[in-house]
Amino acid sequence: MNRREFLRIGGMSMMALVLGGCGLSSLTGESSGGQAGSSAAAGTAASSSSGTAAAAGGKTLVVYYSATGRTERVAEVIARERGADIMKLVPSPDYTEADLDYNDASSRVSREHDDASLREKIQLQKAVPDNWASYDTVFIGYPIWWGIAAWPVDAFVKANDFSGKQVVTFATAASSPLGNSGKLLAEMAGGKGSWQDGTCFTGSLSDAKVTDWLKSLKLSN
Ligand SMILES: Cc1cc2nc3c(=O)[nH]c(=O)nc-3n(C[C@H](O)[C@H](O)[C@H](O)COP(=O)(O)O)c2cc1C
Repeated sequence: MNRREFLRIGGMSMMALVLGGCGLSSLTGESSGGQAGSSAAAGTAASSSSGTAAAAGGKTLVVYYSATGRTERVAEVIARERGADIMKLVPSPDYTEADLDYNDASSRVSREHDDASLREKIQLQKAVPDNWASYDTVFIGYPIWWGIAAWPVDAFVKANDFSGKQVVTFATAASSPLGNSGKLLAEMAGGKGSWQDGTCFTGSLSDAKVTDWLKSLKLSN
């Protein structure tokens, strides 16, 4: 989906609706609004102390990028339910509100959308998780930007070797589906790892939506 198409289908108004009050407010224990990022220190995998625990044998890491907090909230539910570690991806430099303004053709996201070479230059404060080898399941979450994964996630995927890991992608968006976003990331991983598309959460969300989706996954652990 290109920028014009996204704007044309009313992505803006849908986002206002989603972010304006019927979004993830029912997810427990979460504050609303603001930049992503209270629970997991920048780029640091933090252990989740509660939850229903990962199935025997498997250690799970939930890695996510979130510009405005929605994907973060989903990631936190996944980590809690799986007893997983969680790591937030933080671009360096991080995006300001002005940077994220896709209505402004000269904003950072608009320029990066129009010129793929700019996306390749994006760096993360930390791209390689601590104890990467210890994880056999990795959830990767991101907002959909113009129909694909928000590009800060690319740098994480390119920086790590997914050999032997099962990978599940998930996203949040105003209205778009997961689309090809997961497949494109799997390609960036050089065909390493066993990737499966998860889902894209749109509209009103709840803990139950996330936990029901988790139950529907066919995971090896
Ligand atoms: C630059 C940009 C592009 C976006 N493109 C889309 C899109 O193509 N389709 C869509 O449904 N939502 C789009 N959105 C909305 C976000 O995907 C949505 O608000 C998401 O839930 C935000 O997640 P976050 O709070 O974790 O950043 C876009 C948002 C931004 C900032």
